[in-house]
Amino acid sequence: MTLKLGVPSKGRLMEKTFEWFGARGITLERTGSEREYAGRVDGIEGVNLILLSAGEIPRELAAGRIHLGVTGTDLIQEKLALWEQLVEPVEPLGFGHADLIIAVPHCWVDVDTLDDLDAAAAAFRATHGHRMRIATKYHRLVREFLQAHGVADYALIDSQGATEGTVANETAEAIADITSSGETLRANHLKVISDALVLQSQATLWRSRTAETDDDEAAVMEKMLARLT
Ligand SMILES: Nc1ncnc2c1ncn2[C@@H]1O[C@H](COP(=O)(O)OP(=O)(O)OP(=O)(O)O)[C@@H](O)[C@H]1O
Ligand SMILES: O=P(O)(O)OC[C@H]1O[C@H](OP(=O)(O)OP(=O)(O)O)[C@H](O)[C@@H]1O
Repeated sequence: MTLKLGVPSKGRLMEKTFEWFGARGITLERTGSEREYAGRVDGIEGVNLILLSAGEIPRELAAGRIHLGVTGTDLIQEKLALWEQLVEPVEPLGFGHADLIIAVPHCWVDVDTLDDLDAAAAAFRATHGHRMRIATKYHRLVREFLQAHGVADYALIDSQGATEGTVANETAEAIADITSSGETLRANHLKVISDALVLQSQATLWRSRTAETDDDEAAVMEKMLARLT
């Protein structure tokens, strides 16, 4: 059988992943029409390229349906409970750097730290009769972080995209999302809580701990890792 390599199917993450492998003599490319998610690997025998949503790569690695996969640390840690038992980081790729942070409206002049946020959350509940809402797609990571830092008076609202817009749209009072240049936060009049860095993420090559590997695949894996690490 062939070794299965899962990489993001579109956008900057796909392009940079292709460049990273290319620089190590392994050419990845999309084949077929622009909309067809099929791919080819040149420069090494016995590897099958699987193009997937970055958000699905953690699950495919954990289920052992792919042997190797590229995705961000944030998505691995959010999507997989006990991720260390399911996947092993092989190599950080040096791109896709993003910080998972918590941000509040710029006009909340008294709220700069987690202690301030905790106080604001209690005051918010007393005034409005419901909990301060934090919009995010990183439910597990944010819940664990706030629990560890003693903030309890909040409700998580699910937001799978355009999260920074939820505050202006009045569906949340705060957000937890990744930021890179900070432009999206600025454009949406939000500021970062200074001590609320939940996670620093970057694109990383992961190896499944659960995927079954026959002798041929094991030999290809050894060759791949020698080239990539
Ligand atoms: N602005 C950014 N700068 C750097 N890295 C980013 C940025 N936005 C997202 N990422 C990283 O890219 C990875 C994929 O992010 P995301 O889930 O938003 O991708 P997507 O393009 O929406 O993919 P899909 O919808 O197919 O799952 C994540 O690990 C994330 O940390
Ligand atoms: O700090 P910046 O450089 O502005 O980047 C941060 C933005 O990038 C990501 O969004 P993406 O473009 O992936 O869209 P999304 O809102 O659909 O997740 C992320 O969710 C932030 O919104």
